[in-house]
Amino acid sequence: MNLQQLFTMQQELDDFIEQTQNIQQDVFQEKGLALMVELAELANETRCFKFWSTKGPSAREVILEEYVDSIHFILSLGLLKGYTSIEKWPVVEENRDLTAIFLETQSAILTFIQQPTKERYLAIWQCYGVLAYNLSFTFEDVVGAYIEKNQENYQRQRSGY
Ligand SMILES: O=c1ccn([C@H]2C[C@H](O)[C@@H](COP(=O)(O)OP(=O)(O)OP(=O)(O)O)O2)c(=O)[nH]1
Repeated sequence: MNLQQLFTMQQELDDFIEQTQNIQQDVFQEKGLALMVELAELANETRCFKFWSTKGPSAREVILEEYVDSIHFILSLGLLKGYTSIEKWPVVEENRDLTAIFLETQSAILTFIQQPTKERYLAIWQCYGVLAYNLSFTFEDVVGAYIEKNQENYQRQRSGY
């Protein structure tokens, strides 16, 4: 499995959702906001910024599922803009403070929504590469969880979710 295959799976899921929900309008802004929300949900599960609490992070699989919700929307945004010629998963082996990466990623997403250039799109992937490394997720982990959630998304649509 490579990134190109993930783009293909995402295109099929997006088409299915658009047909099921009868979507006619441009949903770029909605998907952009969805990505920002998913990023916040991911940060929330890591609890990295909760200096006021001694409770630890959620289980690894919970964090991974939140992570791949973001991956769905990143792929989807790339498909909307035609930025799909990315060959390699961004392996960024940089030890960083999670809170700092989350803030940087949030800024990268917002910057892209405001002016969706390919350079800005690639900057989001870079941020998610740094996030994956610091959350100890390999590309194989991400692909496995992506496939699982992709299938669940079909189920949810079929069950009238
Ligand atoms: O055009 C779309 C719209 C949605 N999704 C996927 C991405 C993500 O995996 C899921 C939406 O996130 P989630 O499962 O958190 O949905 P929710 O409606 O926020 O769920 P909940 O009410 O359980 O929080 O749907 C797509 O792939 N393409």
